[in-house]
Amino acid sequence: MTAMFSMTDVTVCYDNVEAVRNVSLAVEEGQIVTVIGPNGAGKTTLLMAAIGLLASRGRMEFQGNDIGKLAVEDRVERRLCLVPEKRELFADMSVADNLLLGSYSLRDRSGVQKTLDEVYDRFPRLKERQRQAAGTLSGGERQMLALGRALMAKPKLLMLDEPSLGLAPLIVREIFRTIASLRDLGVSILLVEQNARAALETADYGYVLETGEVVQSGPAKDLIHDPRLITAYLGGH
Ligand SMILES: Nc1ncnc2c1ncn2[C@@H]1O[C@H](COP(=O)(O)OP(=O)(O)OP(=O)(O)O)[C@@H](O)[C@H]1O
Repeated sequence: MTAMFSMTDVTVCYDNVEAVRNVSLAVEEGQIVTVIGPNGAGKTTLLMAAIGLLASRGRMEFQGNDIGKLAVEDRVERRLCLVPEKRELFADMSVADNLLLGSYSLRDRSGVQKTLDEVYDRFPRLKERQRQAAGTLSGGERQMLALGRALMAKPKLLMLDEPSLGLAPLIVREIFRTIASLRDLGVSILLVEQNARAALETADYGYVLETGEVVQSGPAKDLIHDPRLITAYLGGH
């Protein structure tokens, strides 16, 4: 099977320091693939390179095309979408306007209202709060808004940077349930997480990144039982 998205020997540098080194990974159509690893391992850097915000060496393919040198907007137009760690919502704008901004890259505007209705069906709390300023939402609601805004762009590959960051355990479970339901919609997902257990429970396949390099990979259901990972990342039980 040809991967819908792949990186081959990708290296990303800040000045002369390699933050990501010779990373190869693949996301098959309809899969959730997770990259787990400690603070500073290079997870955010990897996603920034994938969306084109950072330059990289190596090869990057999306749906059979080399995208490694494309500008961010060209990647977005091909329906790659990144939800950054800081969510980057417009706090003073309403929930509805934040969502509508997510659709700005779509040339065909005819389906925007339908997509908005679908997002509201998926996140009823956003519908209830559609006129409220985004800055007044709770942490969990803000993450839902960030996901909803990404869905407005009708992504084929959704890249999520630490969606569980700063959220209470119950909300984290809800967010991961939502992520799993997006896969069922046919969206492929590249999920970067420090919450290794929640990520591996949701994902199909996983990569472990340590100091910029992939040190382990495999089906998520195998990684979750791996003794080394249990000791290092999964809370020792
Ligand atoms: N703008 C930058 N300039 C220089 N070095 C950077 C920059 N951003 C990150 N780094 C370094 O690159 C390495 C990888 O950082 P990155 O943020 O990608 O890791 P991460 O796995 O996402 O960690 P975290 O979960 O803490 O965000 C770290 O050593 C970090 O200090």
